[in-house]
Amino acid sequence: MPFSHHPTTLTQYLIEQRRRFPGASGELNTLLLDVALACKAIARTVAFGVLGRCTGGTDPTPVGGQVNVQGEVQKPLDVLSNRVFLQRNAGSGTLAGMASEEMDAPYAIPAGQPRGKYLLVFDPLDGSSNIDVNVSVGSIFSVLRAPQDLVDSGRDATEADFLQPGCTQVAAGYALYGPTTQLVLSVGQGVAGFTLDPNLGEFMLTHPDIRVPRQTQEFAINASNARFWEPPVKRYVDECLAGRSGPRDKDFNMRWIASMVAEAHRILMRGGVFLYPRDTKDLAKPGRLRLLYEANPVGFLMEQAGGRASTGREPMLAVPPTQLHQRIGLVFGSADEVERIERYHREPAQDREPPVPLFRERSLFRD
Ligand SMILES: O=P(O)(O)OC[C@H]1O[C@](O)(COP(=O)(O)O)[C@@H](O)[C@@H]1O
Ligand SMILES: [Mg+2]
Ligand SMILES: [Mg+2]
Repeated sequence: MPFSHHPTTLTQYLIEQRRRFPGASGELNTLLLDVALACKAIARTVAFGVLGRCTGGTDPTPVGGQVNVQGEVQKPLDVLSNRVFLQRNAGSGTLAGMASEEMDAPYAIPAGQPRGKYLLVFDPLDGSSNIDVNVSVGSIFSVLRAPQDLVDSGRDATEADFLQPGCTQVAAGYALYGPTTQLVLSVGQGVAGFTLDPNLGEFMLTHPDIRVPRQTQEFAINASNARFWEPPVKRYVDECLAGRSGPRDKDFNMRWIASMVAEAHRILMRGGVFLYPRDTKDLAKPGRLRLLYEANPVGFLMEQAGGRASTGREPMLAVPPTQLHQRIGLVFGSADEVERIERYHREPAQDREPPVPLFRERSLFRD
């Protein structure tokens, strides 16, 4: 049980982290505390559910119903959460710009507001299809250093400023709005988890050094996409399903929450592997999840916790982004499983001996 009788607050934790960098200005801490405040506000809104009159996609509500740049209908809470992130962070003086799943183009810090040296990229509400059924959702964010010319010139941030590989992230984290609200973050010194104390309104350090076990017997994938999977993914899942009677010689369990933040949290807590791989469902979309504000922050957290994140072909954090809203195939979690999936991508399909068809004896849907 990691919880101590003298719990540290998020603020105390960040001050402690900063002590390790004597030259640090404290700007990053200010930024992270603003993000945490935004998450607390969103947690509060989420907790009110329909009573807050902003939950469903069908209710006549003042916000939502628009189609975002992803081609997805925005739920009212997507829009409200986005606004909360913008309002909380725009005036802090720590940012040179922000970008979000819910906005086509980067958000310019309003004229007259102080600007800073960081960029914030976020998915303000991840898994928003879960809102209507009262299942966990989250917010996920990534902090990048603003290019020096952006800081020096004071110009508005452009898409190009955000196109930095995940290995350059300064910090990343998420808030999970589940039975409890938790904030999990990394500033590049491991991963720490905080639980919101509803009485105090404070995030308390409850999981000081989160580590992902190398091995697991639990996987997560949307099996309804099976017919679109590439051969290495089919092989991996078939072998998991074959369990003790197949080449893995052990039984696996499967989970699917439909909120990547919630899946990442489960994996950080007890291990597992998550796949939303590149597939052939829609050739215009090389994957479902977004590189800059879903795959990269989760990849940073996994690597910082001793896990692994990959496209299946290369480490996620090495991918040079080409677009703000770029989609990508994503595999993350327990290192041994992710490495196995990478190996299957390297091995030619004909090396599979014997071939294991997905829809025969070892089918997902038949014994
Ligand atoms: O179950 P599906 O429809 O395949 O998709 C679930 C995935 O979509 C997402 O919800 C996408 O996030 P958004 O809700 O922010 O669009 C992921 O979190 C999740 O892994
Ligand atoms: Mg999302
Ligand atoms: Mg979202």
